[in-house]
Amino acid sequence: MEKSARPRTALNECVKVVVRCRPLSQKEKNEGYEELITINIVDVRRVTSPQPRLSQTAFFVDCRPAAVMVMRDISFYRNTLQGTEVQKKQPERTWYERLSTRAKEDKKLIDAPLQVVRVWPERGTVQVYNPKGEDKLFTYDAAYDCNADTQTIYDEMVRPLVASVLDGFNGCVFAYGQTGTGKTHTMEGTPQEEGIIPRAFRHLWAHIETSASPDVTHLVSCSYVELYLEDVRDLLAKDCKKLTIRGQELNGFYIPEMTSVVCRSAEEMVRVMRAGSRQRAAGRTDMNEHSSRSHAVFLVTVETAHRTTKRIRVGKLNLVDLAGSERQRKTGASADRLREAARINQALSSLGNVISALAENSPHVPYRDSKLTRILQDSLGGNSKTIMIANIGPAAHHYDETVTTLRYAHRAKAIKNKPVRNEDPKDAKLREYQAEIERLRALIEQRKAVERRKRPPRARPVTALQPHDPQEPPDNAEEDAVSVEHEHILAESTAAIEQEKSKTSELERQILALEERLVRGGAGKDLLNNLTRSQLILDQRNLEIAERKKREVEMQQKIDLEEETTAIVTNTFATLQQEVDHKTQRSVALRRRLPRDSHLARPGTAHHRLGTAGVR
Ligand SMILES: Nc1ncnc2c1ncn2[C@@H]1O[C@H](COP(=O)(O)OP(=O)(O)OP(=O)(O)O)[C@@H](O)[C@H]1O
Repeated sequence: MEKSARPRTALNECVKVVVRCRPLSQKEKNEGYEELITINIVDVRRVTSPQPRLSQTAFFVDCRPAAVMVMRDISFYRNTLQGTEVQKKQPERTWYERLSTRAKEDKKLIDAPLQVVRVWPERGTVQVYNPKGEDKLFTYDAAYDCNADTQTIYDEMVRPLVASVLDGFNGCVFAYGQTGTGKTHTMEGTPQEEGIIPRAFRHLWAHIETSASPDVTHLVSCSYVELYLEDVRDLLAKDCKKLTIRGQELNGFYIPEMTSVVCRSAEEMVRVMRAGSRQRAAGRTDMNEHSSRSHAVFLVTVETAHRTTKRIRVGKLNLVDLAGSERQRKTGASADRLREAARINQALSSLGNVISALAENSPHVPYRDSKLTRILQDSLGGNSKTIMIANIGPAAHHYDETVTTLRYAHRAKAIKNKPVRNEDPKDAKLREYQAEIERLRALIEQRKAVERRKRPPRARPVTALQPHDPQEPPDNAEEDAVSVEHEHILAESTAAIEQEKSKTSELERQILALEERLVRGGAGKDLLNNLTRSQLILDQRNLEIAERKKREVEMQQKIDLEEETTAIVTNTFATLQQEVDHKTQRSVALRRRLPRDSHLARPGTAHHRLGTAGVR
């Protein structure tokens, strides 16, 4: 298990940024984008087209073996070219080849031997072909190509963050990117591949169930809200009621009426997540069959109490699936979708401004510009360990959006957070529960004492057992009167005792209900079956592999940086050397032009200085 002896206060910690490039979708393949990342591009030429507008802007790439690709807005070229150059029903490749022939006729060669989007996982680098100039290179904490699965991303990046949350830190994972690039796929997952959110649940519970000490008590609760059209909605409430953010607390954002569900297993949390996701606003667009129309935040709170130290640690994990930025032209949006898109883009633009302000160390960070940035305030520049997952697609059609996402992601790397372990916060629910349990126990004790006091006096010896002659006048009438009174008292006190007993058992039920919410460490230890044990061993191995890989990427980045620095120094040196050589040559030439015996050119003389001044 991941135990930590880290200090309470972590040093400034930068936001970790990860890029994930999804594979081409079937739709993109059908539209002919496939080759954009799979074939080897050798050069780029300018096309001369019958359409003047096209001949000015169209760059395309001559590829081996024969295909040619237009790098910029592919649909625009296709639409334009299909009508003019080739017959409509000819296969895609034909017009590529036609262009290729034209390109070969063109003598102007623009040197750009690159692919469109290329991910270098071993370097954490993403390379994007730039049709207008030099290709763009972005380096991140990690970069994943279309072959990477969510398990790898979880093990390499998210697992350590969730371990920190279990240790009392705040953590945030948020997916950012253009619509249809795989944010929900990465965060929630699909029936075929579990996403980061359910993986975090399993990780969390594996830790709780196997944590060694039964002296440790845990309380896990979750909430799920979405930001739809600038309204915060409770996805766990029946009617998705609107909520108000009541200002920023020290310990993350604060929404007082938000539903909080206490969970006792990973499965329960997955059920809660699914129920909430069903309520989330979604719709169809041309870019995504099932597009999220809201920003969603799943908040997990893990409270841990230690019986011996009497300390409570509270870790909060925000799992955020943002809605994607989108262009109206590409999404083919209806009126409703447009209204949603406008709000989505507005909130994302505020997020972009916050990222820029933080990256530039600006004195004012515009958190209050949108509810999204208020919710993410703590995760960006605050008390949290944060991972940003920037999702991109490989198709050239989305070149501009891809570069924008990569730029923001790159900027986010500069954001520094100050994570502090949350120890004994005032609002810990676990403390409230423990205090309530103590109070109820004390009440039960009091009631038991009252019960003992109310216990009826001992019954007097039963004289009624002796046969009594009804003919004889009662000689002990006074005694009988006392007995009736005694029975009456007895009945009354029995009723009172029953009442007390039912109140006591009600209190005991309340205690049980409260205790049921709490989970003791090691509770599931004996129940661990072989499968779970093997899973834990596998998780541990994956973690070790992930750490090794991370070290290798860091090492490679360091080598790249050193090589880059060496190259810059060498280039600068070569340029300086060239300058010196040039100046020397000019100086020699100048000297040659002077009369050989002229004393004016002797070094150190005023004439010499005058003579060389022009050389400088
Ligand atoms: N890494 C991946 N591997 C395979 N398929 C993927 C991957 N990423 C995304 N997809 C597929 O791409 C489609 C769009 O993904 P998803 O809905 O997650 O995008 P999104 O970024 O959440 O979009 P939006 O912002 O519109 O909600 C889905 O069909 C999804 O299964």
